Amino acid sequence: MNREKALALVKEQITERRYIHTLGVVESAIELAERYGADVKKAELAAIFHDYAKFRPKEEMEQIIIAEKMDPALLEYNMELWHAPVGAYLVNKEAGIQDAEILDAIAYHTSGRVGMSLLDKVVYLADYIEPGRSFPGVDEVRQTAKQNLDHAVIQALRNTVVFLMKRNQAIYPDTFKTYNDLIMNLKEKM
Ligand SMILES: Nc1ncnc2c1ncn2[C@@H]1O[C@H](COP(=O)(O)OP(=O)(O)O)[C@@H](O)[C@H]1O
Repeated sequence: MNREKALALVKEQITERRYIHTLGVVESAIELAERYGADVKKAELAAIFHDYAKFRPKEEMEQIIIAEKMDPALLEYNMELWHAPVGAYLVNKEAGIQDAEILDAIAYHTSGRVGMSLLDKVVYLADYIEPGRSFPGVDEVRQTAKQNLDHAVIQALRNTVVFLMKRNQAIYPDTFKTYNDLIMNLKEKM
């Protein structure tokens, strides 16, 4: 699918503000893909579609998580997590995207996963550092993203966990597992 068609499909699904965020993620994902040798076209499409399900009703997302036998633990944690796996499902069903690497990058863009692919990391990080983001620590991650992809993903994961902990929120364990996986497999010291 070309960029224009994909953007038109996404625009119908999300708010103007979220669409501007999406364009930022696309820009960052292309830059990261070029820098780290990921498939630029796949990174672009995954970024365009990453928030496709962001505004779906809670009940619809719940029903899809159950019917499609996604991780039932998702239902016990922050519903902000749901749009990622549900988005991958809907992008396949409604937009006809069949590429498993693109669908995985969408599915894991919020939680991460053990064994993140290069494309998963590019989209995860692009969502975190896109130019519209302004949360504390983002500039440090932007700098790291110019040097080492894994180090930057680890920083973003850590910031997210700390952010949630400071707000007394429960943390979906896959994010911890992702952090451990990347830390234990680091080739260069941070
Ligand atoms: N492991 C986790 N456990 C619980 N909530 C999480 C976890 N990871 C992310 N979140 C929540 O999901 C929210 C949305 O994340 P994300 O999809 O990356 O951002 P956005 O939707 O703004 O692009 C985060 O702000 C955070 O509150």
